[in-house]
Amino acid sequence: MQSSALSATPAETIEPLIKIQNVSKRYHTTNALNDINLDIPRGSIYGLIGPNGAGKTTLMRILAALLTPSSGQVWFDQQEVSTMPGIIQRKVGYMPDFFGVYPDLTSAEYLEFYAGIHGIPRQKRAGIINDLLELVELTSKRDALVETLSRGMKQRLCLARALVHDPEILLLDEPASGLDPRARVELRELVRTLQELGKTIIISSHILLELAEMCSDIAILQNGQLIIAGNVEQVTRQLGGERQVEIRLLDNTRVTETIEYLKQRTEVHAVTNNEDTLIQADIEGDDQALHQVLIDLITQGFPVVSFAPRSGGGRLEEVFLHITERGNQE
Ligand SMILES: Nc1ncnc2c1ncn2[C@@H]1O[C@H](COP(=O)(O)OP(=O)(O)OP(=O)(O)O)[C@@H](O)[C@H]1O
Repeated sequence: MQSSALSATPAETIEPLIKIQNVSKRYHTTNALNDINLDIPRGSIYGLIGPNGAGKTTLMRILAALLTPSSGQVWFDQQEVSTMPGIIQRKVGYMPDFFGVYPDLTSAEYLEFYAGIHGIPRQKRAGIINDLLELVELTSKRDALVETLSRGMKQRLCLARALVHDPEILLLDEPASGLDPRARVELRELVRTLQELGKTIIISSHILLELAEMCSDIAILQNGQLIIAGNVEQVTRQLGGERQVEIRLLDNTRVTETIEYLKQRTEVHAVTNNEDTLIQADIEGDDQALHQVLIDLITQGFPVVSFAPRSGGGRLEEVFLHITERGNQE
């Protein structure tokens, strides 16, 4: 059967690098996290998305072993975190959502300080620092005082600091906040480079569009609850709603007729035709609904050449706003 064939695919049999199991965190009277279950695949860029107070930083700090959960467990490589004290700090590089104050340090001294904290031998530090400054494109600022750097430069230096001990996993808490569009693009490129270097990256934001394009997987959190998680495509599909589909016809002889047909269907909205043989339609529903529209178009004899649902951040952003607005009204 198809389902057993699917479950035999390698992607489904690979153990996640990080397994978050029934994790809850309570601060006095606040439930910051409520029974969270997440699998983070090795090599993924995993986005944690949620509005202010959703629990993103709390989850990041638990993953960095800076906080212990009130209940539940975190597993790294099938080993439970509390059974390996000290090891997590070596595996994980954490970039917090605030930048400490280090008034009299240059960029190189700042990294040297953190290399020392991580116990990197003195003779190895200069080489590592040079490589990191090059990676984050701050070589020209190695002798500049940290406080004189721009916000984007400080973020990149902070990222270099999280990388100083060459961790396998990077936790980046709101790394794009306060950056201008150009600095965001640079950050995105840097994150991709780090993924190519084999890192697993967990990155948080309250702005989904910041993440949707660069993440392979996302989890949406709100008020300490996990709303949905999975790879970006799966999440978009599971949430249903409207999806934009581009329908290309063989020639322009039946374009008007096809548009009229689509407009009559209750699940099809906003049918437009900006190009000769290309029709765009917003179709409500899941994959099954899309499939049915395609079957019916073909059965009716419309000359469909391609039928392509568009993926991407725009649609996901809509869903995210819808979910979080709904939650706030509850
Ligand atoms: N040390 C603390 N003591 C008490 N409550 C806390 C503490 N840290 C966080 N909280 C509460 O836990 C909840 C989750 O906070 P958290 O910082 O994890 O959310 P977040 O998603 O990172 O938010 P933001 O986007 O605003 O940074 C919030 O209600 C917050 O007020």
